Amino acid sequence: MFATTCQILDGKAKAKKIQSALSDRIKALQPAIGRPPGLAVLMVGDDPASAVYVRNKEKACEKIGMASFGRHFPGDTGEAEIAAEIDRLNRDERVDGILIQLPLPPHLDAVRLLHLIDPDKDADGLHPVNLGRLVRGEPGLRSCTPAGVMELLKEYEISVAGKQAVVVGRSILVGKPLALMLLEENATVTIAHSKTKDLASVTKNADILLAAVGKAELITGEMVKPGAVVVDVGINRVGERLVGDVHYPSVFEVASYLTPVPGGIGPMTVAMLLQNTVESFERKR
Ligand SMILES: NC(=O)C1=CN([C@@H]2O[C@H](COP(=O)(O)OP(=O)(O)OC[C@H]3O[C@@H](n4cnc5c(N)ncnc54)[C@H](OP(=O)(O)O)[C@@H]3O)[C@@H](O)[C@H]2O)C=CC1
Ligand SMILES: Nc1nc(=O)c2c([nH]1)NC[C@@H]1CN(c3ccc(C(=O)N[C@@H](CCC(=O)O)C(=O)O)cc3)C=[N+]21
Repeated sequence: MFATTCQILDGKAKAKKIQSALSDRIKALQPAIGRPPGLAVLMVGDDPASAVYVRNKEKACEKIGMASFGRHFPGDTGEAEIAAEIDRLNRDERVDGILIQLPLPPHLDAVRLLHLIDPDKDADGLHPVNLGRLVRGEPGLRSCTPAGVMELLKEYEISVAGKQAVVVGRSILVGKPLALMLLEENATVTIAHSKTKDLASVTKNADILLAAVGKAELITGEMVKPGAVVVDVGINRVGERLVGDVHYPSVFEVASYLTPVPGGIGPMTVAMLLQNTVESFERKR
């Protein structure tokens, strides 16, 4: 039988290490460039997961010596106004990274707006040019959450090569780029989604199970193969609590590794966003 102790993948600790290395890189480069790296965040309306993200990004920027430019628009702002702001930020020399918080209110076309971001300032890696680079395996700005997942697995020396990886969720923000990054590292990848029949029979096959669904505690212990590595990307607000897409107590009993919420992929996402922005800044030298 399988050893039953489950190890926690501590995203918070790894993110701290990354941020302290970034802080050193900024200190070394700032004199040559004459300003700190700058990150601009556009938020429209009030998605709760986005609010958590925005708050943590601002704190982290301040901590490592990065400038942050927050733009919070009311939920009914028209597309032309957002487009004009993106255009301004593209031309603003103090800005190295631009991020549009998703999801956007339904009257806005996220794809059209993402197309407007300068691909070299696309800190979120969601511009079609950067997604295309990912598909082709070329270097480019990579989506922060999937990059954070891969980085955390690496930290714990968890190799995905040859393993069965099951990604639950197929969004452009998380599921699809995550599946591509796992494939790049030679995992055998399955993507499940809302039309998948008998989800448990699919997840049971996973050596590495990654949940990016947005449904609180959807993945329970019975859906997990004993000894599997389980990565919980979900950030759901239930009352005052943040919970993931994984039912932590039951999965903890069967998994070999598990990411907590909070303290798992959330902080890694913030760290990768800062890293992408610092790399754009460094390229200006
Ligand atoms: N930790 C972090 O840093 C981040 C966390 N998040 C969180 O991750 C979660 C997912 O985010 P995101 O990808 O943007 O969400 P989306 O809503 O864009 O996508 C959700 C995906 O899950 C699928 N899905 C929905 N219900 C089920 C179900 N019952 N069974 C199987 N699949 C299902 C959907 O399928 P279909 O395509 O068929 O509709 C869709 O592909 C959210 O909780 C979000 O807050 C997001 C980004 C970063
Ligand atoms: N274009 C875009 N890119 C995103 O990456 C994106 C987005 N839109 N929209 C919203 C989701 C959500 N998201 C989070 C990132 C970090 C935490 C985070 O820092 N979480 C802490 C929370 C700690 C706390 O404050 O309680 C943790 O999990 O430990 C949360 C949520 C990024 N998203």
